[in-house]
Amino acid sequence: MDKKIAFLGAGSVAEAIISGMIRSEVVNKEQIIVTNRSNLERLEQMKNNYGVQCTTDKEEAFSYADIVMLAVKPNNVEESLESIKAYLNPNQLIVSIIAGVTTESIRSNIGIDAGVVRVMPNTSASIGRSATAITAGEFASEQQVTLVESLFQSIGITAIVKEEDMHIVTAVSGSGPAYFYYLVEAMEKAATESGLEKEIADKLITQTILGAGEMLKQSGETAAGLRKKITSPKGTTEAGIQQLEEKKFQQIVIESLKCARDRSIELGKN
Ligand SMILES: NC(=O)C1=CN([C@@H]2O[C@H](COP(=O)(O)OP(=O)(O)OC[C@H]3O[C@@H](n4cnc5c(N)ncnc54)[C@H](O)[C@@H]3O)[C@@H](O)[C@H]2O)C=CC1
Ligand SMILES: O=C(O)[C@@H]1CCC=N1
Repeated sequence: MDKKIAFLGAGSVAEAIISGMIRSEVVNKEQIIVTNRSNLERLEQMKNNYGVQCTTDKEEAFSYADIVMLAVKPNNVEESLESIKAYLNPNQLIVSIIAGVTTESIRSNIGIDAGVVRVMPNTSASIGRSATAITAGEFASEQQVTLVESLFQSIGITAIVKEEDMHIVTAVSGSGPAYFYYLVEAMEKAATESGLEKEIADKLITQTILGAGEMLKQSGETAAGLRKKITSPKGTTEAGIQQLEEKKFQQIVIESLKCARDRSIELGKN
């Protein structure tokens, strides 16, 4: 892809996307320019780690970009868009990774009818395993959406969704990896508190979660079906599941994801 991509924001998600895209060779490092507000040390780190261009000069970064990637926190949207809008033009494609914030809100903040495409990837982008949801704003062309799909397919799988579904998508697959990590932390505690060496526990748990994920993908069976196959009557799994049911584990997970969804709605309103 021969497009120039300028990143507004050099945080963890920008880094995951940049490292994934360079790794997949969908773009090369010379095509990427990264900016942040003022953290020169962070820009230096990005330059050293990935060979991308870095600057705090917004004009230099955004005037010549074909694709503008917005990777700032939701509460920095207004001030950061204000700092670049003078350098944007309607032919550029604006891709927003920002949770909660609508394509229309971005378009009205930049004040031009550029195509805005909103995406919700996750940090597994850095190893080419993101699950990215994509939605098109009013002025985004089909061609622009296809371009965004192919960019993000280079760092994992993509799905096109309706804009109103972006809130629940953010809870499920944007924040999702964090919930799995949280579960793994608890499994590690159970293992080490029962005397297992941490290194062995980590190795077994990581492979268990990977294997379960691959089973979900490859077996053609439902999660419930796969679970039932492991749950022998009066066996160990049943004892564990009984405790999860008593403590209303599924209800807790459902409510937690709804809290994340509602927070995304709130971030958009603010
Ligand atoms: N962390 C994650 O797993 C995911 C995050 N997101 C979204 O990505 C966005 C960024 O998240 P993180 O990378 O985690 O945040 P972060 O806090 O690590 O990075 C934010 C970046 O924005 C920069 N920034 C702030 N104000 C600026 C300004 N005025 N001009 C230029 N740069 C400015 C900061 O210097 C920093 O480099 C958020 O909107 C978040 O909702 C989306 C998917 C996954
Ligand atoms: O926690 C957040 O707000 C961002 C959005 C999805 C993942 N991290």
